[in-house]
Amino acid sequence: MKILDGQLVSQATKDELKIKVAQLVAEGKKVPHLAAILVGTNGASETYVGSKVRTCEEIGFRSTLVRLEDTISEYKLLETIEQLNNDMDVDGILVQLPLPKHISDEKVINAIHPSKDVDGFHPVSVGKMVQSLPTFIPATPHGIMLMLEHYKINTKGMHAVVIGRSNIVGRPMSILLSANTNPGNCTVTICHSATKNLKELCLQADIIVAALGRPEFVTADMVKDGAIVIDVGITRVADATKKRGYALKGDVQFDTVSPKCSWITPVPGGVGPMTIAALMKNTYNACLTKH
Ligand SMILES: Nc1nc(=O)c2c([nH]1)NC[C@@H]1CN(c3ccc(C(=O)N[C@@H](CCC(=O)O)C(=O)O)cc3)C=[N+]21
Repeated sequence: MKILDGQLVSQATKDELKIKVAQLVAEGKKVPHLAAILVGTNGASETYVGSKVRTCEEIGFRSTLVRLEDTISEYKLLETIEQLNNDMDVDGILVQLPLPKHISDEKVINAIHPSKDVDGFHPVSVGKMVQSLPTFIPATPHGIMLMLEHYKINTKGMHAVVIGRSNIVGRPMSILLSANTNPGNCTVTICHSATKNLKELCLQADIIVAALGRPEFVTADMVKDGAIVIDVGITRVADATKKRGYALKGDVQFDTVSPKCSWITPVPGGVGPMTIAALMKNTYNACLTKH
């Protein structure tokens, strides 16, 4: 069993970007600028946005964090996005999800100009991704592809089973893995809450991507010997023995599953850090395309 080390690959990706930013500076060019909007005070969202902003600083990007009260009107949020759309210095705009219930995710995502849609959630970006055209790829699936690429894992012809059909992970992951690329070229099965024979399908998988958000859902009896297991889950589970009062649990029962795998991602230190690295890559590309 070998570990797909998200911390390590993320660091390598950030180091590359750091050098590229230094080159931009040396040429007197503008550095990439990410604007993140955080609505409310969800603990996990605070952590993620905080580490996105910190990463920007680390590699020499500009960043702007816009904090809004969770009582903010949808209209005000849309107005804030419009201002960032029109701000020539801002290259990428990210609205951290989830949003409060009175705000429509769809309206917010649609309001971001596709040229600044570094999350890749806008319908224009999604449409291009489906057609394998150059575009912003959502950060989590993008990060997973970067990790497979880094370890030179040849996925051609493999059967990939993706558990979860969300717009931000499962669905785009299934599209990327089935594309005529390397990594890619997989035969993909996408599973969800209405799937009847999930265990049988998982047992046929050369690659399992667990992205359903249920801690330790994937157990050893569901995994074929030699499979590659990618764990996208990251749930905070109360644990008094931990400093922060919670432990992070993936969607995979790591201790029992890992001995069967050829490769597996840990939680934390797997997909999470790669998500951030991929977002930084998207932001760099947004800047290059525009200037
Ligand atoms: N508009 C938007 N874009 C996103 O990309 C987005 C989002 N909304 N909403 C929530 C999810 C989740 N997400 C993560 C980012 C970093 C870690 C990460 O760094 N995880 C660390 C641990 C972090 C911790 O200690 O909690 C790790 O796995 O090692 C995890 C998850 C981005 N998301």
